Amino acid sequence: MIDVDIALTVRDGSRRFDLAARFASDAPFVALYGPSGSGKSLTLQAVAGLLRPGAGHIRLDGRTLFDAARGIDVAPPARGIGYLFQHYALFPHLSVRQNIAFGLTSWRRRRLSPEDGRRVQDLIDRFGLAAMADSRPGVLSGGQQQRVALARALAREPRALLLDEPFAALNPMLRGELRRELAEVARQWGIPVLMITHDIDDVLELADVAFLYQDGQVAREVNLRSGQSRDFIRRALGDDAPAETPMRQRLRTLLNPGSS
Ligand SMILES: Nc1ncnc2c1ncn2[C@@H]1O[C@H](COP(=O)(O)OP(=O)(O)OP(=O)(O)O)[C@@H](O)[C@H]1O
Repeated sequence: MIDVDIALTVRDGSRRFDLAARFASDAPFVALYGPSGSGKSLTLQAVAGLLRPGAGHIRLDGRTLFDAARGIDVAPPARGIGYLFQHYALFPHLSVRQNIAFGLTSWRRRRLSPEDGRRVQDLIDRFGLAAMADSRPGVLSGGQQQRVALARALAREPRALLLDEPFAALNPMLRGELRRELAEVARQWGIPVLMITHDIDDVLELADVAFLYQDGQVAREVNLRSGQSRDFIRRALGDDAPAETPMRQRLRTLLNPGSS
């Protein structure tokens, strides 16, 4: 379903970063996991068409979106990709309904077609947003904002969904619940999902396959459906911190009462 093999260089003054990322998977939910600055966001931007690689190809769902050698570079709106931005990027001056409908209108066609209007209403209902459809995003909780952003990303019926750190903006208490919601949405929609994250719990809870990023390259592929234990997968992904068991937590509190 997804096949990425790209090389690109970005420069900022005297600093340069070389990305040479290569991975392929037909799993429904793919995670790119790795430390900050390892090149995950650059990869996601290249897949969305917001950044042009110097070489390589990007194929999704049997379609070539980019191929440097063949001169193919499909424009972002024609890629059929829904993008959930890290901080959701909702328009503060528009209502929930207008935010969801945003990608369906244009300067030329400002009014929604009756069919698009029905689709927006369907998304509002499915995401439990009916009571706040006329509210502005600023008065919504983090979880509600995430649902609006997801509904907006899905409104154009994309062929794939890209998620950029989908839970980073949320209170940790909410993350578990929203991971379950997101897993359900991905399953219902039946489209491939590519998520970037540096939170290992996102990978453990959601992904079928994870690619470990290091210094602009994919260092390893880890299959999360192989029946291995969570500790094994954590280690495979380079997360060597021991899992927090209730016994460890009690010991830590006893030995260091100031810590939480
Ligand atoms: N537009 C840009 N111009 C110059 N350098 C950039 C640009 N975008 C990213 N970089 C640099 O490229 C490197 C990789 O950035 P990237 O955002 O892909 O990392 P990341 O793995 O997504 O990190 P994080 O998890 O913190 O978002 C970083 O060193 C970053 O400073």
